[in-house]
Amino acid sequence: MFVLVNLKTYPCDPIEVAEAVSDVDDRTDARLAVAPQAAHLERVAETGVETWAQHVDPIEHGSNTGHALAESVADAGADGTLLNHSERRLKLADIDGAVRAAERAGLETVVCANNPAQIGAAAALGPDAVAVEPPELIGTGTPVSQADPDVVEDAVDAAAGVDEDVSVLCGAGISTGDDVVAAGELGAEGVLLASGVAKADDPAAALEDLVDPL
Ligand SMILES: O=C(CO)COP(=O)(O)O
Repeated sequence: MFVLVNLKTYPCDPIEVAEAVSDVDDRTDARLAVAPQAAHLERVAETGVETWAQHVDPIEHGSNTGHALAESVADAGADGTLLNHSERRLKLADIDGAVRAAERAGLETVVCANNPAQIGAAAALGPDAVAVEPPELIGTGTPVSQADPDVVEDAVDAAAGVDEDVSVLCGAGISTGDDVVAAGELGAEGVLLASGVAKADDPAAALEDLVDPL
């Protein structure tokens, strides 16, 4: 399973979380990665942990101000990028352009979507993976795998119906190892989570619990 920890703009110490992820990564078969804010990418990548951006823009080098250029994100040490997160929605044409920009820069891509229909559309753009995250469950601590298992299974079917090579993650409310196992049983190949680690009093212990049954 792939466990991708999105730090959003939570007031956690990104280096402390990155070091905890790196430490736990040495002791699990699961694949772990952290997605810090753009300003923290370089320092997080320097810890050696697999590092993801939260967003890149559908642009090239040139006259763009206040944007995230995929090449610069890769230069900062990122291995991949989230796109179209529920808190950073893009128009369809811009998701397509951002996937192409990320590919150009050698970044792996996960395109997020609200529901199975959007997952099918996202998969058609040819990212490496898609992530279904019902917005109403984000940050609630109620895991999507329990509250809405159908949405995960339907997302897996929707992606497979478009492109068997696009893997599916799920997210929203995931905070325990049991939640990760349940996601896997529904067909997801990974989870995308945030508050369960970024807002935990002890992020290292929260991570240990997440990967314990894997
Ligand atoms: O938005 C999410 C991950 O990108 C999910 O957030 P929570 O894990 O806090 O529900």
